Amino acid sequence: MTMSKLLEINHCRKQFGSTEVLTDLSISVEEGQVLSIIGPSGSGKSTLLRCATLLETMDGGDLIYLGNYAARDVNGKAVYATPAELQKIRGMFGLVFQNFNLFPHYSVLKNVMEAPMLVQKRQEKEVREEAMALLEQMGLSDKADAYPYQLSGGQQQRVSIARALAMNPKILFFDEPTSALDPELTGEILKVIRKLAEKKMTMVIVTHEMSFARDVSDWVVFMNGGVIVEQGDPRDVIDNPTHERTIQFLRRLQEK
Ligand SMILES: Nc1ncnc2c1ncn2[C@@H]1O[C@H](COP(=O)(O)OP(=O)(O)OP(=O)(O)O)[C@@H](O)[C@H]1O
Repeated sequence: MTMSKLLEINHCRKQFGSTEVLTDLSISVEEGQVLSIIGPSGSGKSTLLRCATLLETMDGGDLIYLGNYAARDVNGKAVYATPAELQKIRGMFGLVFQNFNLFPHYSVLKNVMEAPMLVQKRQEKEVREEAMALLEQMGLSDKADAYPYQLSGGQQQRVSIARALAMNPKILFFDEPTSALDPELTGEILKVIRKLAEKKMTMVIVTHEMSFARDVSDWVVFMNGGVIVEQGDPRDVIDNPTHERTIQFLRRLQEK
């Protein structure tokens, strides 16, 4: 395996009760790459992201960050690394949720500073300077002392992106980052993600925004029923899909 491979998921299986939600699913993400995951509701996109970010455990398969195994498949069962090893791996990725998940009782600045100080035990002065720089990058310098409820959804989502970046992750995951936002606020978030892509931030994005996915991604994965039906360059998968399921899905989105 080359070291430029940042994330590798091999033969991931996940069940809830007797329902298999992910079936033998494999993806890999190179450093600097943007991978978008598209597909109908219930196809398993969020579950895949939650498995990748250790919020759910896989039943089978490997989960590998930069050659470090978070889980290793042993006879068809995913065996997880020790808590200490998982802690190290958690430091390699950031996650931006659909519903922002900010701490409501903390100011914007404190939301961004909390994890670097508490988890990484870094110095307050340095963390504050970096947090302010990130807020500036997100166009939120004047909101440092505001509370989440005083912000628009788009501003809250930009805070949560700043919060994820404050941990200096090697890879950033987005789970439908604009689906809780009005169309006019969606654009501002997509712009921020585009800028991160220009800076070669490695990202995995679950999205229903097809034109965005087409522009920003190096690779697109179309999921249906817990499996990857089609994947490839966005110009192939989104503009010229070959699989009947992909064609139907994209047609249905256009009709909406
Ligand atoms: N905690 C859970 N317990 C039981 N079933 C679950 C759980 N989480 C997800 N599922 C089921 O797993 C399947 C995949 O769900 P998932 O949320 O991953 O799909 P999705 O592609 O992200 O959908 P959406 O686009 O609507 O968010 C669905 O059938 C869902 O009902």
